[in-house]
Amino acid sequence: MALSTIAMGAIGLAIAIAALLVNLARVKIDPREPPVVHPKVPFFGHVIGMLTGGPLYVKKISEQCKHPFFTLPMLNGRTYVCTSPAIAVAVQRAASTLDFDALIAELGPRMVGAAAETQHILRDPMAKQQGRRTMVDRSHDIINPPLAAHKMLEIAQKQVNYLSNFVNAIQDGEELDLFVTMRGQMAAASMDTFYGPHNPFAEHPELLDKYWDWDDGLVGFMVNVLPQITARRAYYAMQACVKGWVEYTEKGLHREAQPFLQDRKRFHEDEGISQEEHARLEMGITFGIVSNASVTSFWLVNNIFSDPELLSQVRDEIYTNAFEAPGTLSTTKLRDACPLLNSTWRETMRLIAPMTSARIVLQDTVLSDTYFLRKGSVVQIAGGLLHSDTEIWGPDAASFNPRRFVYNWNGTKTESNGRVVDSKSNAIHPGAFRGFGGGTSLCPGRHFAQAEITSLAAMLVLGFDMHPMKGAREVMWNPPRDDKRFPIAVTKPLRGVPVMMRRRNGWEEVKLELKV
Ligand code: HEM
Repeated sequence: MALSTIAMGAIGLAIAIAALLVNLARVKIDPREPPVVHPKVPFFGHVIGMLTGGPLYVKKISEQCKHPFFTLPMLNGRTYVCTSPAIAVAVQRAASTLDFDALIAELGPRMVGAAAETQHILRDPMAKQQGRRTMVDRSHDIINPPLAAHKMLEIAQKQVNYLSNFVNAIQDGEELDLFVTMRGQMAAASMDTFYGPHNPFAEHPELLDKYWDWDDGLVGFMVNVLPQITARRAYYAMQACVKGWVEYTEKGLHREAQPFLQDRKRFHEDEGISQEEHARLEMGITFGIVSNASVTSFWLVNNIFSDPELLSQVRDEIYTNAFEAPGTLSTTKLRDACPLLNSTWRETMRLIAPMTSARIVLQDTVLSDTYFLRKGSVVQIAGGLLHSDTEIWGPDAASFNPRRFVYNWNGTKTESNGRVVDSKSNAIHPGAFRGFGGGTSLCPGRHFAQAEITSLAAMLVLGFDMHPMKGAREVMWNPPRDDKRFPIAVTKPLRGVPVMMRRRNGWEEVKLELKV
């Protein structure tokens, strides 16, 4: 009896100590912070959940929490997750204290495996004190202006020329994997356009595969724990690509790149960044230029061709509205006079580009007079949750509805019967669509992306039908999405889509051109 009393006492004490430790381990939260969701495993629970479950983990938590803004304690800090368009816009507006550049300075070097010294140069911790703008901040002045809608025309023309050469060379009866081909051609075109005909991937075509190896393994690579072992494929792929970039600059081939990329190289030199480190940073920019647009092109083409009724309507729309002269399509008309094509593109992005934008809290901030956000924390705008919310998009939020953006660039909430009815009250909040981020980190390449992606799709839609490969009974459209992966970029398919390309009746000899 006495023994069991002691045992009970000991167990009780152990539980009390454990509870105390768990409590101590909990990050101290101000009551004005967004509601807290504690992890089951203190410190690491949410980190492990995010790494293993990606966006699906955050979704699960959000469903449990049922609040549009919540706090996830992680390690000895916290991440605030925002799932409401209005709060997303408030986060974007508070750019003076909720900062994107600081995050780029942290994550950019990780993404490309840059040296500590480069990281230090990018962080530029004394900049504010010394009244200087950081290097990341100044780099926007180089990259963003040439990509503005009215400035990028020449670059876009180069890109669509490359793409039309590709489409015009497709043989009747040619068999290809749609994903591999779309991704490969778009990447090759972008490299040629931005870095010139002797870019590293053109000089060493095997590097294009290496590039995708790195891109596929990026999350593990960024974790950066013995990447030679834990992210082996991505690590060695990056090494190979860096070698190619260094050779490219040593031979002076970078003089064929777009002028703003040459300026960027000089800028790096002036800031004391070595040739090899510059090569790594170019992989980061290549990621922005190549990865999202390539994968989006595949999904857009898949989504149009997999739906015969939609294919026929998009064809009619382009045929009727987008020709400037016989055989010459206008990218301006594709943008301004083809609402169904553009709606299909935006809807494609809603489903496969659930981008998470993040900000670092530079100093304690009270957002919208309500939420206290602590210095040093991270704020995430959870694109995946915003893009799949039935309260925002309507009951069919989980499915593909190509007409969702026909009336409104930001989208229209569907009625209970799934119809898209044009009315002011159905207009979707501008902060809900996250495909290109928003605020200070709004993608500067979005105009270029629209021109290249819709142009490539339009040429294929007009010129071709897609049939099953020889021996196959049907085309296996709509491959499952790799939804578990953390959304650094557009979601990839888990398998390819093999198709046989057939030139359409009456279009056998037509060579399409595009005019920007
Ligand atoms: C469908 C294609 C594209 C998608 C979905 C996309 C998406 C995005 C997103 C979400 C961001 C913001 C990142 C953040 O908030 O964390 C971003 C930034 C950026 N994008 Fe795009 N992008 C696309 C195409 C392009 C293209 C074609 C270019 C260049 C020609 C480009 C260049 C950039 C650059 C340079 C940034 C960094 C901006 C900065 O540091 O402030 N993007 N993109």
